[in-house]
Amino acid sequence: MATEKDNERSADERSLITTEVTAEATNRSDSRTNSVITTTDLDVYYGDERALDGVDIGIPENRVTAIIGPSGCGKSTFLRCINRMNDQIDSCRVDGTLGFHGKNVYDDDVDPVALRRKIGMVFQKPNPFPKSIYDNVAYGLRVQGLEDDVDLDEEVERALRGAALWDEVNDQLDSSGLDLSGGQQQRLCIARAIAPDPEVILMDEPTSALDPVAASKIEDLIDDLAEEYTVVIVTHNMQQAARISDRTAVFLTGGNLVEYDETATIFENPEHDRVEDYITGKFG
Ligand SMILES: Nc1ncnc2c1ncn2[C@@H]1O[C@H](COP(=O)(O)OP(=O)(O)OP(=O)(O)O)[C@@H](O)[C@H]1O
Repeated sequence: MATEKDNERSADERSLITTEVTAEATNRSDSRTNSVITTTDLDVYYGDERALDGVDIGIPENRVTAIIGPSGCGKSTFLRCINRMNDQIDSCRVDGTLGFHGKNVYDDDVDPVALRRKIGMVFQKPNPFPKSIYDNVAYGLRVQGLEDDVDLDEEVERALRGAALWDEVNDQLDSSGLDLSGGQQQRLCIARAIAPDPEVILMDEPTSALDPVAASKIEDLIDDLAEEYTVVIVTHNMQQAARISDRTAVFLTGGNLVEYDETATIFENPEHDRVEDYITGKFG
């Protein structure tokens, strides 16, 4: 539905928005699924500095949700809150609630290690351990104490297949993960993240350190992963957000979630001027 602001916008302005970044419909066009992660009035502080300010969001299951916004607006902070990676930062404090299937992950009875089994993470820079390809993938299962409960060989193969890496490495599983190319290393990290069979995969700029071909493979992979997992991805690349995500959340300075909607709406008909300015490159 056209907003009042939209009606005031000139045709030229509207075409600028749609030609700068056009959202491609994913094959998961209906985003009305259950929210797997829900935040209510989520504030995050580092010491006295507020990095997130009253964030309310519901992240749909088995969809790709992109988090975009200018540098320092709190994207990584938000991502790290979801599986309590922020616990490792002494000065960090979280207020409000962050529900995973309705359970506040900051309740005292939540075990962060168990939480991270359900909510895995992939970082900007591929960070395989200096171990064999096999052991990199098996690590996630071993650290969760699952080694004796599963057929490790089978699970390693399943994870490497899931990360679209099996065909390239199945004859060198004992080689070091560090000997792979950057793109392969990142897919190895994705295999490590999916090995414990999480529900959610958090990705913090997973392609920004890769060349365009390797980045494109990861984008294709993310599309496949969304069939089985809920993916939340921080990206500086708006074309990427438009290409691969179903929903997009726009954070702006001050840790405010300014707009959150279907990706097509964010890129083609955003409600807020500041969001339009950001996605058309007027700032950020
Ligand atoms: N470990 C930390 N200690 C103190 N302040 C931090 C820490 N991490 C982030 N901040 C501050 O919190 C705010 C949000 O940072 P964050 O890294 O979440 O933003 P971002 O949007 O992911 O930025 P970028 O796009 O540059 O990665 C910034 O002001 C940053 O300086």
